[in-house]
Amino acid sequence: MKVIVSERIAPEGIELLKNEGFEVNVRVGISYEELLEIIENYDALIVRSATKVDEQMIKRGKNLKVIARAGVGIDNVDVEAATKQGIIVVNAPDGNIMAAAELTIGLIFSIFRNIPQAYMACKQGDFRRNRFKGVELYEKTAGIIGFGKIGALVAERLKACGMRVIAYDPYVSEEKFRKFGVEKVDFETLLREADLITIHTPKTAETYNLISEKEFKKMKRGVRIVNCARGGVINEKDLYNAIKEGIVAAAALDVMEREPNFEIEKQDYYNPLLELDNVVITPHLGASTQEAQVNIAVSIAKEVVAVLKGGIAKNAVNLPAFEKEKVDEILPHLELAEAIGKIYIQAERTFANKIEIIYSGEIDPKMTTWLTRALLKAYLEFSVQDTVNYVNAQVLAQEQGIEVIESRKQESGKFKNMITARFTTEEKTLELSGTVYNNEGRIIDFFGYKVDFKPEKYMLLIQNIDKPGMIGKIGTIVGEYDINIAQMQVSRNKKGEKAVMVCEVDGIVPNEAIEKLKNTDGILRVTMAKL
Ligand SMILES: NC(=O)c1ccc[n+]([C@@H]2O[C@H](COP(=O)([O-])OP(=O)(O)OC[C@H]3O[C@@H](n4cnc5c(N)ncnc54)[C@H](O)[C@@H]3O)[C@@H](O)[C@H]2O)c1
Ligand SMILES: O=C(O)[C@H](O)COP(=O)(O)O
Repeated sequence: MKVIVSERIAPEGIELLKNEGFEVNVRVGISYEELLEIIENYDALIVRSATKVDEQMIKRGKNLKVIARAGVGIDNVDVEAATKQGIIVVNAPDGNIMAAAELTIGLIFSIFRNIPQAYMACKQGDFRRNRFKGVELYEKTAGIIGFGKIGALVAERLKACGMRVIAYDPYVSEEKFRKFGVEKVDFETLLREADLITIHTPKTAETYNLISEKEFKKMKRGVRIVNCARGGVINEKDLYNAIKEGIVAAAALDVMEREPNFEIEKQDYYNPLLELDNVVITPHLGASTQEAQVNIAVSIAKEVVAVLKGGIAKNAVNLPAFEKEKVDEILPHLELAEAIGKIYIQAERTFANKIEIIYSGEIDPKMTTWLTRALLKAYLEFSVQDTVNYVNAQVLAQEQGIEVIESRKQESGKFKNMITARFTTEEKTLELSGTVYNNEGRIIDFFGYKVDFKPEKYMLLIQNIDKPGMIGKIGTIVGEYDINIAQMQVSRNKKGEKAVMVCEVDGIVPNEAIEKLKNTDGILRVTMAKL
């Protein structure tokens, strides 16, 4: 079996693979085109964040069994295309969290005390210190956006510096905030009160451009900002303007929306932020410590060995490691369970402290543990994306303070099989059910409304008053934004009361259209769900 490694990983990982008898070809800096030419010769591909593993690459990788991301973020890998081709995608979700947290702290000190700028001046023989007077962290307020693994490590460290630490993360339990002694605040409060804002969310449809002009306008004058998570969460043009206007006193960015890959060749790269003296930029260094790189290389090599030798990959992000025949049998159920998790979290966007999953009728009892994991993975993926997989989904749910209860029932009414999930939040309990027939998953109970639809990639979920003209209004508004409604499912429990519409649309309905829909007479709630 042959493994190709397209980016620099620690030698410990390469050795481990060789010792297992694999032929390992290390090709740091290989171009996209060349990799495309030779990928069909390999069983495994190991990458970091700079290699684009798109649909074309995957299709050409006819013999690939595993794509391994030596790090956390899998945004450079087309996981959907890999799943379709039965290729397992693995990553190393924990190996670099301390490295990223420590770099964040380093960047915070850099921009509070102007350390990089002062160093550069001294190198040029200029030892005047007046220009570099800084500010202290002590007794200031730090606002953490994304209170996950790295966010929590950063919080602990900032508290040790005597800071008041507040955080915004709607997907984390109150218990976690209490445990770390961090105040849970809403987004607006964080923007208003923080002297330091540090980002630790993944890049998702929801976090893309989370900090833009509107948010900068709400911040304290003189705020300092750090992004050691993912480029694109901060709108760079708006950050530039906010610095020029004096709203932001300084910023530090380890990640940017477009990052040059200097492993391939020295590239022309321009970013206006590089011109500003109060912006400190590092070349995506978060994971670059000796310890993190060894952790990651060893963990990823073990995963590759597991997949190629038919064992269980602990960090598979797409498919559990089943034999091919079993995958075909379980896939529609897995997809249905995932759809239920995704529909709930995108429709509600609220932390559920209890999730009960009830399996009824003809469902192989050996399958249900994987179905529960699939549902939890899909639920968690919306907020933690790269770090949840089939194996850790249950543990992560537990860590987040979610009580998970799985049960079985014999009878399943008129359906052969049924999966029901009951989500309980501080305020209410909501239910979704689905069934598989003809190898296809269908939702049959949508938050208490009887429906029958196949979960599709893009769905507009609407709750409205049951009165004439609603369907037309929705079609018109969505049509104004050039979005086609492919199918629509309408359901009500009682004439003239509340009703729901589930529309399959051809693409993501823009936020502006969603706002218009929300402001339309008779419409109560609107959400866009992407499966
Ligand atoms: N710079 C680097 O080299 C480097 C290294 C490691 C990780 N990272 C990145 O750091 C980020 C955090 O990693 P992690 O391991 O802590 O991930 P994590 O999954 O443990 O935590 C992410 C947190 O973000 C929260 N979140 C999601 N959407 C949110 C929203 N709209 N608003 C507020 N919070 C939201 C989630 O609930 C979760 O708690 C990721 O983007 C990861 O890719 C960067
Ligand atoms: O997602 C990650 O693990 C980090 O962003 C690090 O990426 P890298 O492996 O390219 O350094």
